[in-house]
Amino acid sequence: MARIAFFGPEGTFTEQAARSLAGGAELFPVETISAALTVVRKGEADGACVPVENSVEGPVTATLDGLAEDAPLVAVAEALLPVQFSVLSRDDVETVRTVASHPHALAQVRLWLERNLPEARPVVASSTAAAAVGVQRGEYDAAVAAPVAVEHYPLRVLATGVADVPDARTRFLLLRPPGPLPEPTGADRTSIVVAAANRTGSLAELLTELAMRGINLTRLDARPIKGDFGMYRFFFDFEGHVAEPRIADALAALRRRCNNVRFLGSHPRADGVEATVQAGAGNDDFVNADAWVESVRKGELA
Ligand SMILES: O=C(O)C(=O)C[C@]1(C(=O)O)C=C[C@@H](O)C=C1
Repeated sequence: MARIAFFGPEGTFTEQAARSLAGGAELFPVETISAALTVVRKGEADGACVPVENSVEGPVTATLDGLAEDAPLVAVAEALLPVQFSVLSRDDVETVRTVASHPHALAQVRLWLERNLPEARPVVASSTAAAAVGVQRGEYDAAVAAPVAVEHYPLRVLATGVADVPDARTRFLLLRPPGPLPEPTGADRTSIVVAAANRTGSLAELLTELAMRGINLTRLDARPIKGDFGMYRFFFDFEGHVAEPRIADALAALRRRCNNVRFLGSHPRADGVEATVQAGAGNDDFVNADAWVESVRKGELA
């Protein structure tokens, strides 16, 4: 049976995402995002489920950095979860002085904490569920956790449905070693990371290759190349699948301009949003244009 590691411990949002993506695989928790990627790279797991971006706090940098470095992994599926938190404490806690959670979770409830627990000092934990474990152990007074956490850690529920921003969401990836890709569906996302050259216009040139082909970007993030101050990698997510001629043409153009492009996967979008395709930039247009050039080469057309 396939084994999938998830960013744990049990009771994280990531576990919920992994359950929706794993398709009957055995799931097991690991303590950090980097450990989840490592067990796949070492062959100790067939895949890993990790968060990648949140609609309030933005990119999950441990995931981005982990995908850019070391042996390549590719995303083969994604899940999108609505994020609302429960605030958990122990029965014996009368006044909450410390409230722990993952940094992304604390960022999503900052206003709520200011209004409802003004005396409490926010403390960073490795995940929302790790914060709940810490409350059980007496390390913190309260945890901002996923609603399912209380099923694993029997704590007192101080509040439910906590979220400063209604409709907050986090997107999660199922990562595997490079191998066969999922079939294109028409509502797909492709991800790459590029170390653009340090010269005027190099990023603009890469973006222009996508724009010229009518390819819609869904995310652009920059992360520093560690140990090389002032140098950045750029993470592009865009609509479409590498199996499509228009996307293959764009990737080839990016690769021509920059030999430091890493493919991070093509997979169906969790929100099912179909790619916008501009007039003259559809797959048939690319195939027909190639066929026309071929005919010209053969002397059949002028
Ligand atoms: O700590 C968790 O429960 C996670 O799965 C991580 C994570 C994140 O990285 O954004 C996932 C969803 C929430 O936005 C808060 C934390």
